[in-house]
Amino acid sequence: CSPESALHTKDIFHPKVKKACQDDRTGTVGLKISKIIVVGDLSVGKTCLINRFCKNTFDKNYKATIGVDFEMERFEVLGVPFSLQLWDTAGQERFKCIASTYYRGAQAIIIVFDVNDIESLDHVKQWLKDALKENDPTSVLLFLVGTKKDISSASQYSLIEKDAIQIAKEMRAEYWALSSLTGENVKEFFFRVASLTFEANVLSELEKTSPRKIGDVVRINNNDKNPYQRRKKSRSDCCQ
Ligand SMILES: Nc1nc2c(ncn2[C@@H]2O[C@H](COP(=O)(O)OP(=O)(O)OP(=O)(O)O)[C@@H](O)[C@H]2O)c(=O)[nH]1
Ligand SMILES: [Mg+2]
Repeated sequence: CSPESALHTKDIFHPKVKKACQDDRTGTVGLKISKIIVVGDLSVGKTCLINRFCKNTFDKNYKATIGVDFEMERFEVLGVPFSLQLWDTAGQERFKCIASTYYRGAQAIIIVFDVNDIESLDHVKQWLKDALKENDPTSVLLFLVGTKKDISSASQYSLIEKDAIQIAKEMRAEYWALSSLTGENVKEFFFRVASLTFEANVLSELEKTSPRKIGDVVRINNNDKNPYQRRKKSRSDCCQ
């Protein structure tokens, strides 16, 4: 994204996050995952964007997403394995009802519009409003993404870019423009999403495990050493 549309301007990870990763105390036992939902008008290019990044493919024929699709992409951030769960939702009105049931629990919302279609930009605030009904507006990260940059002339694009940056600011989203056909900016965008969600994820885990208050009860016994073993044991007890 351009500097004026970047919401987060620091170019290094939060020192607390860096230190936690170095010390191998990022908070989660097992896999670290963030859920990302992708919303926006029909045919703006949500599925193509995910397919370009996850499968490096592009289909010029439109096949509407019915309800939702799902892709998982693995990363390694600061030496820690991290996955993004990408939920590709349907833009068609008749499938919106099914799609919206998957909005809950997102750590980031990607709102997509087509840079050649001003109407799709006019609708982004409504998409955001719907997605925020199911999520915590204070903690979710927002991205506004303009697609199909390859078919926009420079002069046409600069006109819509002004509006898009303004809207992104009002929504407190970071604005990116890209092309799934050429691949321009696609990788950079998802790396950005992964970095920012990873950082937010670790920070919130650190907050949860931050110094305990006086009066908190911490019970430690030998059986608590291995949570997996404990779970296995109690399960087999239950089945006997
Ligand atoms: N030229 C160009 N065409 C694109 C680009 N991205 C998507 N398209 C085309 O736009 C059409 C719609 O793309 P999809 O990714 O299926 O759109 P969608 O947003 O997933 O649509 P719904 O699933 O109905 O919500 C297809 O014909 C794509 O080939 C792009 O970056 N450049
Ligand atoms: Mg789709």
